[in-house]
Amino acid sequence: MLSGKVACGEYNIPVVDFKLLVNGTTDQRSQAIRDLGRACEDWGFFMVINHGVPEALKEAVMKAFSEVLSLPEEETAEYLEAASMDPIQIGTGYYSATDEAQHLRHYLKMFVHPEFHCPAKPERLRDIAAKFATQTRHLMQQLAMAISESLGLHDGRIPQALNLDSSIQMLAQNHYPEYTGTDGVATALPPHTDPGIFALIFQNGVDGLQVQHNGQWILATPVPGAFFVLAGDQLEIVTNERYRAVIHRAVIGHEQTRTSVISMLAPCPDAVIEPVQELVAGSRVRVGFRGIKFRDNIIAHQRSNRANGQTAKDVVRAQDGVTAHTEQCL
Ligand SMILES: O=C(O)CCC(=O)C(=O)O
Ligand SMILES: [Fe+2]
Repeated sequence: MLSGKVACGEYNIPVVDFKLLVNGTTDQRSQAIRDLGRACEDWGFFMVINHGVPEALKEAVMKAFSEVLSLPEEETAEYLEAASMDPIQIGTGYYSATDEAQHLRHYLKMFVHPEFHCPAKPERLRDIAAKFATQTRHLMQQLAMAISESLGLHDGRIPQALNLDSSIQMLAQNHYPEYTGTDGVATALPPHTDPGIFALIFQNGVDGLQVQHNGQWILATPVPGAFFVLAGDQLEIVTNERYRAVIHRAVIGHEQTRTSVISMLAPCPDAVIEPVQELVAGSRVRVGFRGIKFRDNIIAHQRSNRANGQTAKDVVRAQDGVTAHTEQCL
């Protein structure tokens, strides 16, 4: 069952024009940087257009991933029941095998950077996934530089604080089967924030991603060709909560299957990510993280796997004791 009011059309999801961000005139660039900053501050979510990743490549990735998910079980047995940091994973539900919503999502995840992992079949997948990984990684790296600028920092500051040179990248595909329950719509992925830095998402033309904004659930409908960009926990930590990780969920309904493809960037598991000093100095509050290893954030993420509105950050805070780390910096 679905909870929470959903608003559509009432809010305009922010759009960032990547072409203007990198190649615009000085005025256009400044405006695009401002748009980016506002989107990260108000939503933690936006669409990026004119990003340069060809439609044909996106379609090819989605198709090849779908083929992996339709292979007979004996051909993918080694990827089933994999642990969260295993290089290739196929599974159902959110994370846990006892998840009530198990039948509502079928997923493939693969780590593609710094080492590239990929199922052997279909053969063409390796090439397609490698190209898609490189292009989307480049896009996210440039977004991280622009984010530095939007915060008034020099353009390498946020990438440096996130250890972006040693970052890990994961590609994933979610397949949501059609939902035939009598209540019409169901939550296939419970509310959560992503544990990484950013995720780029595109879908097969069927909506179902909802983001929380001003306490309301907003159904995300893309402008043609756009990627959704979701800010994750690490961006929130490094910016001392100036920019927010977006709480989101996936719903299914309307008797249509939905497929989404994700490219996600995260710090290397042993990097300790903490707020950038320049952003702590001028701020009233230092966020509730002393600096947390990304590996520990992933573990917290898995513990937040119930549809209870709890995010990985809440779990980390609960473990550490909220008051111990939420310091007033007056
Ligand atoms: O399928 C979607 O649109 C969202 C997927 C998602 O949030 C995730 O895999 O973390
Ligand atoms: Fe997510």
